[in-house]
Amino acid sequence: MGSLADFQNEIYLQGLGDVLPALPTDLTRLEALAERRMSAQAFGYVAGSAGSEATARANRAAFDRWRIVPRMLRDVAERDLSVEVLGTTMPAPILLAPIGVQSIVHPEGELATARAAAATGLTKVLSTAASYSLEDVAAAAGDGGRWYQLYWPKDRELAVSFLERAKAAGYTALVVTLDTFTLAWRPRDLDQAYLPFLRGIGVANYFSDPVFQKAVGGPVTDANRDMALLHWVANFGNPSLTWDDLAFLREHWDGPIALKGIQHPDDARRAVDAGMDGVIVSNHGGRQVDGAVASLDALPAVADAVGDRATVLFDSGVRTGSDVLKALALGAKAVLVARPYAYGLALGGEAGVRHVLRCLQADLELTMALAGLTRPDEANLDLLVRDH
Ligand SMILES: Cc1cc2nc3c(=O)[nH]c(=O)nc-3n(C[C@H](O)[C@H](O)[C@H](O)COP(=O)(O)O)c2cc1C
Ligand SMILES: O=C(O)C(=O)c1ccccc1
Repeated sequence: MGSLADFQNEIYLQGLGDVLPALPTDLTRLEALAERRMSAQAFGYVAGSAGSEATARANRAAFDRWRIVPRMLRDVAERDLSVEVLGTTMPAPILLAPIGVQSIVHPEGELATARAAAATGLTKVLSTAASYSLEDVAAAAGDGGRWYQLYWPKDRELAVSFLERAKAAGYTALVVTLDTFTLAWRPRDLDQAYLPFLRGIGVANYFSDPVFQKAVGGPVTDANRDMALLHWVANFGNPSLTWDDLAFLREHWDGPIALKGIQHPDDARRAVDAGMDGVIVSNHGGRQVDGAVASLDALPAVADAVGDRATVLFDSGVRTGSDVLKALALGAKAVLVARPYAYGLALGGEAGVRHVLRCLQADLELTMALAGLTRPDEANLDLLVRDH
């Protein structure tokens, strides 16, 4: 039976023919390499975080405070990392987090990412702010799970149109991002006066939408383009939303819904009470509230508050197999990873993303087996000690 760790043997065997991996296998090294390949604006947009970037640093530091205590002699010959999350079966507890505007990273953007995800069977979450329409991305890669991430626009009719289109294109679960109704104070972007949308990147789902087109007087052409972009800016997010509004989503989406950006256990309880199927513990990779709690530090209390009433997922700062394992042990059913695959995309397009996903899966399987685990659901607090 093939295992995710076969990638390790594949790399060593290729070495016999003097072939080395095209990209580093330590995913923390990709950022520095990508910086040399990307435009300063695109790199700043992807790598940057909010304010002093204290949250982004805290996300990484939190992983280092937890240490794995490996267990021996447990027969870990047969490993099965597959999990079912919100109705989707995946080969490992790893999803591709939604990343908008991927064409600033690579011309094939989300199409390349979708193909790479399909090659591994991992589930990808497509952003409303994608640079290709959700229909085009669905057509690029049918295999593997496909979820849709909603940026809930002010215009409710437009929100419903997005949901109907996502359903029709085969997206099975809905991720609703709550922490980004507006972009935070992001000095790297501000210093370069760079916002992709104003340059027409990341608006494909809007410009192709019949409800959006109706609002701007027809299909977007050179004649109404500036107006369409202003309409986008005015509509992108809705700061007035409250918990009561979730009933509207529940009414218009009959599949599973997960709320992304949850950090407080009381918010997690409210999500469950509102009939949500999952929460994603996330601080948006440190890109929204500077000086916020590390996402990993918020995870245990949220997992505790939710219990088995809903699914708890995690993101922000995942870079290695041991990071994934720590998040599982602290209560996540699966994790989402973002920047590492964006750097893979920058460095090698579809193949670069595939490399990142294979490395992370193999690293996770090997780390789990060597720590004495054969299945993701065996990870719990017994596996960890607090370092400092
Ligand atoms: C360039 C970039 C674009 C992003 N776009 C979106 C998006 O469109 N929707 C969303 O919900 N999250 C978005 N995120 C946040 C990620 O989904 C994720 O929560 C976060 O980046 C995870 O942290 P990590 O980058 O440390 O893995 C974006 C992140 C980056 C870096
Ligand atoms: O940059 C981001 O973090 C993000 O979430 C976003 C928001 C709007 C459009 C594209 C990406």
